[in-house]
Amino acid sequence: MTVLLKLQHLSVALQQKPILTDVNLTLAAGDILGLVGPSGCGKTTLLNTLAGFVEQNKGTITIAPDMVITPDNLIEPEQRNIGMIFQDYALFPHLTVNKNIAFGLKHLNKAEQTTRIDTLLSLLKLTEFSGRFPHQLSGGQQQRVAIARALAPQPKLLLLDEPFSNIDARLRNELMLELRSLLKQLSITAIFVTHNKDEVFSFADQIAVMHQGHVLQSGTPVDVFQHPCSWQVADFLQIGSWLPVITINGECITAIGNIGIDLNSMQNNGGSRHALLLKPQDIKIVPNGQANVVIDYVRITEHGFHYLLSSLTDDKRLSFEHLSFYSHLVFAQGEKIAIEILPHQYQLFSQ
Ligand SMILES: Nc1ncnc2c1ncn2[C@@H]1O[C@H](COP(=O)(O)OP(=O)(O)OP(=O)(O)O)[C@@H](O)[C@H]1O
Repeated sequence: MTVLLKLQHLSVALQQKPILTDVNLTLAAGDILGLVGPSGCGKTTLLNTLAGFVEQNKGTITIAPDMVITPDNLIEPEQRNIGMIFQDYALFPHLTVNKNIAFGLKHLNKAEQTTRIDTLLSLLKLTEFSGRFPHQLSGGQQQRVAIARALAPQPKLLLLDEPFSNIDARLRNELMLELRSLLKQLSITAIFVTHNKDEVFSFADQIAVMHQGHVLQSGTPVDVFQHPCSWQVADFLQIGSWLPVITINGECITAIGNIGIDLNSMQNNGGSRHALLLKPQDIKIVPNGQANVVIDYVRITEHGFHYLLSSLTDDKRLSFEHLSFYSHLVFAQGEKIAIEILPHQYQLFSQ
């Protein structure tokens, strides 16, 4: 693996307030990193720090082969060879599509500019719009122009701040897949910020989950999905539902039965409440069993009926709601049923 970007102990404070603390990340050349986390956790600040719009207070940014950026050696944004696509596209309204794309190509001669622009127009299916102004384009077309403009100077690293947030869901999926194959075709390394967990699972080779200025976990989407390191990560990515657990005499008790868990396997965050992460496939209906949940919500999906269940227990320590479950059996809202937890690789977290 060739490393393109390495962040070591990167910290940023704005107006004396720590915004990023000890961020460590490594990104291989050609990989796409999805940066996710709750609002205000520092995702945009991290992109702005990489691009050089915000100064780092501590730590090192290394961009292959030999650019080392430290607080004592800050490098101007235009010398970093990093492209950025903003949420609002930030196109120049008075310039045509052609001229918007040509903006970062002043160092090339006219013939080279034309070749590069024509290639991008064709790759992004914009050729017929080259003479139009931004206000004469749809949102999706404007987004494509923003992508073409950012790619034109052939940046080493492309940063995308919620690139699809202003686009309707259907077009967003199409654009996302198109952009992914374009980045792969051009072997461009990219980091994109999103709030959307589906987007990150389908677009990214690597993901990093942030919380309050820290990176809580990074890895491949599959690794993080299968082995979230804390309840914040699992909760933010909505990897499953939470089932409260109490332990009495070494036994783990829940509102839908007891479970045999080795407590040493628990991810301990020092919290006092414990919860089991349950995926829909970890739950089974018990025909004619003693009802222990009630159906709160029913939705028809391509995977069968999607139910949200809440507990029937009076014990507040064990009660839950919104337990997600899929079945081909038909139940009505308000109906009480019996379920049990199937043996699986239990993931118990403290909150
Ligand atoms: N120029 C600034 N001066 C002081 N504080 C700032 C500045 N810019 C951002 N912040 C603060 O830094 C924190 C992180 O902001 P940032 O925009 O990086 O978060 P984010 O994760 O991108 O949020 P969102 O998902 O809502 O866009 C927030 O608490 C924000 O108020």
